[in-house]
Amino acid sequence: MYLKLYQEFSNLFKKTKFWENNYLFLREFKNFRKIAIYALVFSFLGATFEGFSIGLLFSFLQNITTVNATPIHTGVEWFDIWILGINTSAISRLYRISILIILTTLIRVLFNYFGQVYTEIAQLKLGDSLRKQIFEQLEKVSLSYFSKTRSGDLINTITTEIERIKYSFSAASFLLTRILNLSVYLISIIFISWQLTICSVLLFTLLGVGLSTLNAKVREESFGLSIANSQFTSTAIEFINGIRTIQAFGTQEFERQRYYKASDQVVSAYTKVTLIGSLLKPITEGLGTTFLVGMIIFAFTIFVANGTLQVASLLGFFFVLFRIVPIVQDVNGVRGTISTLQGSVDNVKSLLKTDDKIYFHNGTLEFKGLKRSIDLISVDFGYDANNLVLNNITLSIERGKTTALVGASGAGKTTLADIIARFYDPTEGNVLIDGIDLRQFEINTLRHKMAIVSQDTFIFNTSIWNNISYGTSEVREDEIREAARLANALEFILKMPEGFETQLGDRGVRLSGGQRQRIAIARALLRNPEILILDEATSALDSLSERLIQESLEKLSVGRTVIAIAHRLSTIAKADKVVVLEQGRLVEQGSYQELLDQRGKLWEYHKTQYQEQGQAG
Ligand SMILES: Nc1ncnc2c1ncn2[C@@H]1O[C@H](COP(=O)(O)OP(=O)(O)OP(=O)(O)O)[C@@H](O)[C@H]1O
Repeated sequence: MYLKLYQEFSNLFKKTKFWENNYLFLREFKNFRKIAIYALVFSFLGATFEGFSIGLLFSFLQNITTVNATPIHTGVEWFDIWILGINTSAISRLYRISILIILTTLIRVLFNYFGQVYTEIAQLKLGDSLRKQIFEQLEKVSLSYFSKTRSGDLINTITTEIERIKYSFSAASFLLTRILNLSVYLISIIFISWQLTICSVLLFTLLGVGLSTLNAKVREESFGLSIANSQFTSTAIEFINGIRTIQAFGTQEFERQRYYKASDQVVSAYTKVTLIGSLLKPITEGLGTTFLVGMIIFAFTIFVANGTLQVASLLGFFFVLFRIVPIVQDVNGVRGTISTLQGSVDNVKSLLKTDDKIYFHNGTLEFKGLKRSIDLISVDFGYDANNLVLNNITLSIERGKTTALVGASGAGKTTLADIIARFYDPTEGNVLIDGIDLRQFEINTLRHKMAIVSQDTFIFNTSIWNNISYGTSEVREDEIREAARLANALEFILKMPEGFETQLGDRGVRLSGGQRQRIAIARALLRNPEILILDEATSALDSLSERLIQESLEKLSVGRTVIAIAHRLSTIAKADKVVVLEQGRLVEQGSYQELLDQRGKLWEYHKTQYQEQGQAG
């Protein structure tokens, strides 16, 4: 029988999706169990003492307004005699009650204070823990996740949604406190009349079931609110990041409309949630009062008329029941609030979900340095399954040599370099480092010996000094200066008002494209990498800077393994090996001169570029 009961119970949970909807919080509680319990206990005690104080206030008023008022009895003899002093004079009872009121108020205020503080701490911990879990998740997922997800959605989840979810803790704690209060009151009315208690519970349950439908609707609308919030954040971020392009194209009006529309959608989604969510309280209030009046008439005509219940007991019953009604209203109101948070909870849940994402699996071998070569064996790769970007690439990149990747835009050069740096894993085939699969290495041991200077350099919003020394610890001042000098950046850095301490702003807005690239080159040089990936490293430079940097890169390349991607063939003419890619396939490889002699693809590129330069000259 117990088994059956258990099954029924767990089926009920499954049916109501209780676990599915709430596991995010329930799982979190284990991280701050103690604080959550303190928050609940203090909040409950605070609420209970509130009821207690009101009861005392009631008898206080009775004492001062009624001459010869009958002393109140709690039923606990020692309490009535020693504390309330039922056998003493009216004035002595008044003093006792006054002191009790002050004492219970002090205790209540203290409990409420601790309840509030612990609830706040629990909320902060919940937010902190979720934010950190999201970081761990984002750090582990494959890069491809970021190409498919809008950064605005992610930022919205990390900021707005987590802020909203935090409040679900105080809502849940309030809910539990009220439910506990409700239980205490219920027990007391059972003693007065169990029949009337059953009637009341049935009526209020009926009301609760009816309101669940409304709750489900609120929940549904709250998804719309989360989507609207997400879209607004994305639009705002795009507007801020794309402000130059927007101004250059004079599309302010178009962007204004997009921005206003996104903002209006947030307002309209919020309004829907508020309109429906706010119905819960008045409906409970209206129906609750109707039920109560109905029950008073019913109790009088049945129980009092046939003598099963005293009028005094009936009044006591309804006195407690009247106290229950606002609690039931609170419970329903909070349920409504919790429902409005469901969309946010779902957003965070789907970000933290693990079975629908591709993860980066790290290896364990320490990379101690390249001895012979990096070999790609029949490598296929596609960002999505049906579209191969790299097709059957077999290539050897020898230690200490410069290998240049050449090809039309979109041929797959950057993707190939990304595969070597293990930003992506091949869909088919292998990348071997000295014969060992790249996936077996602990990735940071490899990346610490590797530096990448790419087309889209990321500059952090901090000083030039921190940007150059990024990721290197215990670096000396002369080393940073030397890296800046070699990257041809020292001169412009020293001309800046605060030199190396100049703050660079978001994404390095205070620098020109060429300056940003030189900072990136200095950053790479400082790491003294064994393997250097240059993805159009000199693309944002004028011809003088390009020549200077080219010289320093050439000096730097001596003795290192370099993979260089360049559109301008002049920058790779001295490479030991040139690899030509076309639509993801390797079509030629050899020295620059060998390939020119073959009169194949490289020769065509060479011819076109030098003809263009000739015309330009
Ligand atoms: N993150 C991504 N998600 C989906 N497709 C991508 C992604 N990055 C690149 N691609 C696609 O893969 C193909 C190869 O791109 P890749 O950047 O490797 O070419 P590339 O030869 O380096 O081009 P370019 O010289 O213009 O930089 C292109 O068709 C591009 O649209």
